[in-house]
Amino acid sequence: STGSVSASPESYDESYLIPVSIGGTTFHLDLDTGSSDLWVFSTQQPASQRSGHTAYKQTGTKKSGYTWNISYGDGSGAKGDVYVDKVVVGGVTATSQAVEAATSVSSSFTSDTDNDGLIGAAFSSINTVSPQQQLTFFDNVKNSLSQKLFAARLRYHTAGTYDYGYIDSSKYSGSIHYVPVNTANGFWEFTASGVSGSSIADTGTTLLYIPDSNVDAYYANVDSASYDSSQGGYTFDCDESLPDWTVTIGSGSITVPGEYINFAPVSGNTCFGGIQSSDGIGFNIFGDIFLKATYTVFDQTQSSPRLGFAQG
Ligand SMILES: O=C(CCCl)NNC1=[NH+]CCN1
Repeated sequence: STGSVSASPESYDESYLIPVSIGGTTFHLDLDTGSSDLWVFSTQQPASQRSGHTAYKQTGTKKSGYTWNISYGDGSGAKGDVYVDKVVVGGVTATSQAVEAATSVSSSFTSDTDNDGLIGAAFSSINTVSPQQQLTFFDNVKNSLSQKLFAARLRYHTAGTYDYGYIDSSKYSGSIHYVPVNTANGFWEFTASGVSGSSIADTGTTLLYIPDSNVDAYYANVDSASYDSSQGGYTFDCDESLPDWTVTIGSGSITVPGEYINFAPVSGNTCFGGIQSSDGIGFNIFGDIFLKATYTVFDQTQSSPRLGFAQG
């Protein structure tokens, strides 16, 4: 089988949401290659916590005694219990998917009423369900796909797609360049030339986080840029035209247009940069600011997983 689903940006491309059918109800979830839990808002939460969200009303079978509790890199988190239900994404069906129903979520999820939860697409080794880890949607369906892969085409300020089971050559230029993936930490982790340390491809992270030295070198070419500790990153005048940022990954190079690196206004005519420091995280995060310049293939067709990057 193959399928494709729209990925619609929230304001300023803060995240990209896909429609997911769970037990016959449609939820709008953040497809997150940086985590491995599929969780949704549920009627088990206080009404005030789930106001404005589509909430799961246990259509599936409860997995008694199973719980989950997740924390994300941005400090947000959620927890709850577990059901098994039918999940459909872009026409691709998992008949018995672990659906993690929230009993509590952190404030940033409650306040984002466009988002009804997350569908994790990192490796199942970091799924948080206890006492028995559960499989991601991709792991549950990959054997049924024409090719064991999915591909992300996120776009700047407009809807993109996630393709399942096939590569759509109309969505990129040039060729796809593949690099090996280290799965030891459960992420789609790879090495990028000219960017020290390990990097992860993470659709669930908004910005592009790279080492201080690379960040400083980039903003040295932006006249009005400075590090603003009160904002927690580099800011600049919103009217400045920004340089492109190019990186070599394997035998290919990807260019992020400067326009994409103006993330959002933070106050008045001051804007927050899409490139920020990864110092202190432990690895670099190639989030949406980068991914929206690419067609990225999350590929398990070989004996070892690999990532493919092409210019979008
Ligand atoms: O948590 C991370 C970073 C992994 Cl190192 N990405 N995924 C995500 N989902 C919601 C916020 N961030």
